[in-house]
Amino acid sequence: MASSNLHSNSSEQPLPPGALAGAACAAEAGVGSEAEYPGNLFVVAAPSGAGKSSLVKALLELDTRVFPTVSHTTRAPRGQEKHGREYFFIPAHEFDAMVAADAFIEWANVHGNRYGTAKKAVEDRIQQGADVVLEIDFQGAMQIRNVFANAVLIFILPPSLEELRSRLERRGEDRPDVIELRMRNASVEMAQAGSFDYVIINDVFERALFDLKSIVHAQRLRYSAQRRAQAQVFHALGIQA
Ligand SMILES: Nc1ncnc2c1ncn2[C@@H]1O[C@H](COP(=O)(O)OP(=O)(O)OP(=O)(O)O)[C@@H](O)[C@H]1O
Ligand SMILES: Nc1nc2c(ncn2[C@@H]2O[C@H](COP(=O)(O)O)[C@@H](O)[C@H]2O)c(=O)[nH]1
Repeated sequence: MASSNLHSNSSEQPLPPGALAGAACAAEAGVGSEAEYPGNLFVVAAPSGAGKSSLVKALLELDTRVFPTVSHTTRAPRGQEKHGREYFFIPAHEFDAMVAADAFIEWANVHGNRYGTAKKAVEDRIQQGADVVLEIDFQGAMQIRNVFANAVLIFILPPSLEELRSRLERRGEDRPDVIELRMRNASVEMAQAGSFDYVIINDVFERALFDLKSIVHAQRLRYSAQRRAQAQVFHALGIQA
């Protein structure tokens, strides 16, 4: 388990133009085939402030069959954030050790800090057939796709850049220079939306939440999922395949 030593968040950095290509790819290690993981893996990405944490939190309150994961990060905690709840806040050397031990399914540099999803946070649950949601950046989402071809990639867009900025300001968690950086990075991130399966525009919150719930529900109605969940019905109806 990660220690609670905190790494100070000295300077956040812009995403380099080739951030995706340059991202370390834990996916190269490979963590198993789709057939071994009957649960659904939902990946939610968005520029900072678009509202992905708020939407995922609301989804989890409504749907107890979806499980979140807690990522590791070298970022310092914000005001009320707690180690082990929002993130495992770990120093850089511990993050390095986890990378060296191949402990991440994916990890990336985001806004000058490193963030990663531990393999153990995902694999056991999906193996047991549970649904898991990851709230990660687009670089991580692309790595996940390399490992889990059937992962469902969802991108959240804000209704406008002005609203994005105003949400970051209203949230009141980040310094003005950090907000500027996140706004600059937002364009790079939003340019990746075309690589995702679904796009939700988070304008009216309840509408966006309905969209997110619909995607989760539709995934559970896919033939392969129904075939597994309703095996007896299929058998009784004489459907073999
Ligand atoms: N539809 C919405 N309308 C108005 N405000 C919203 C909406 N959705 C989220 N917000 C607010 O916008 C702010 C940013 O939301 P949130 O923290 O969920 O974003 P995020 O995408 O998870 O950001 P980060 O990547 O930095 O964690 C919060 O104050 C949240 O309450
Ligand atoms: N690739 C990953 N990105 C992650 C992970 N956990 C969070 N994130 C993303 O980082 C930014 C910034 O988050 P913040 O909490 O500092 O505002 C945001 O886009 C997150 O989605 C992860 O495990 N891997």
